[in-house]
Amino acid sequence: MINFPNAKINIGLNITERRPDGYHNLETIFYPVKINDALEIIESDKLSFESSGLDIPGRMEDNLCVKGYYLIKKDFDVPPVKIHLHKNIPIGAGLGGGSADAAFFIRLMNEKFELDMTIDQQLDYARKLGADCAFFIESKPVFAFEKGDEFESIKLDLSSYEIVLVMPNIHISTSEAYSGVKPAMVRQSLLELIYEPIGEWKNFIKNDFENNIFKNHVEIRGVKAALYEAGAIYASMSGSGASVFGIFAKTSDLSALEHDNQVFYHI
Ligand SMILES: C[C@@](CO)(OP(=O)(O)O)[C@H](O)COP(=O)(O)OP(=O)(O)OC[C@H]1O[C@@H](n2ccc(N)nc2=O)[C@H](O)[C@@H]1O
Ligand SMILES: Nc1ncnc2c1ncn2[C@@H]1O[C@H](COP(=O)(O)OP(=O)(O)O)[C@@H](O)[C@H]1O
Repeated sequence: MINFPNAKINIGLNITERRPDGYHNLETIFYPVKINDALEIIESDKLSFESSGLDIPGRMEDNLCVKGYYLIKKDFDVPPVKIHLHKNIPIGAGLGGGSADAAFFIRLMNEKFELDMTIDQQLDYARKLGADCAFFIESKPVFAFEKGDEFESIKLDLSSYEIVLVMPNIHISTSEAYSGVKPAMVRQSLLELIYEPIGEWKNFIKNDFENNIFKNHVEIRGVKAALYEAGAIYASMSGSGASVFGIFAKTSDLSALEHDNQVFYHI
């Protein structure tokens, strides 16, 4: 059985406070986008993991799909599986690719072995694997809060716009990104701001990781500036970076951007 874990972008990201457990409380909008991995499981006589496509750093035991298998195995009598992941979502990009694989692995096991897990149960397993894994259980636009693993549904449909994503050749670790941020409370929640006209977003929707990351990697700041120069209505780094997205009118001429020497997606 096979499914196709999708990436996300963050529209706005406010890091509001440091928590006693070392994590941070935040608020963000998660928006699913069409860059996908392919994940397959086949019942087998022993657990195995192999991947193709982009190289995934770390050992097999550290892969979030394998961690997901052991988590489920504790509670359900499931047989070993052969896992194949075709990796296409850029890694360390702020696109949540590893988290998406973990959540889609839970979904796949639930379906394949008819485990009858409720959505709440799947969310609980996902939360144990990483803060933004839970989003990918349903993968629909949400306002996320606390560690980024509690949600409120929102109505947000950007399908009438052209969204482009630029991936500079830089990978940023999530914990490195958090270590450079000074948390601050916000005056107005993103849950309200997201309903303002999109043409206004650039005036008040921000990503708190940008300041510090832009200081250390000026080329990422340059990508965001280039997206605005090309006519973006809104542009931002996604999550902890390094990818940057721009939202454009469908009729925009993006040829200047496509000539840049960077990986470029229409999402
Ligand atoms: C920053 C965000 C924004 O959506 O995503 P990415 O941009 O990396 O995709 C998320 O908060 C990333 O979530 P995720 O990648 O699942 O984080 P985890 O694996 O649980 O944690 C990695 C490390 O990030 C830090 N961390 C993560 C989430 C959070 N709310 N506070 C934190 O301080 C902790 O240092 C933790 O050890
Ligand atoms: N299935 C997976 N795909 C990608 N990375 C994974 C996976 N499982 C574990 N990882 C680990 O997670 C790290 C960051 O993953 P990723 O989700 O791409 O980051 P980000 O959310 O910042 O884009 C990788 O460096 C890798 O070591």
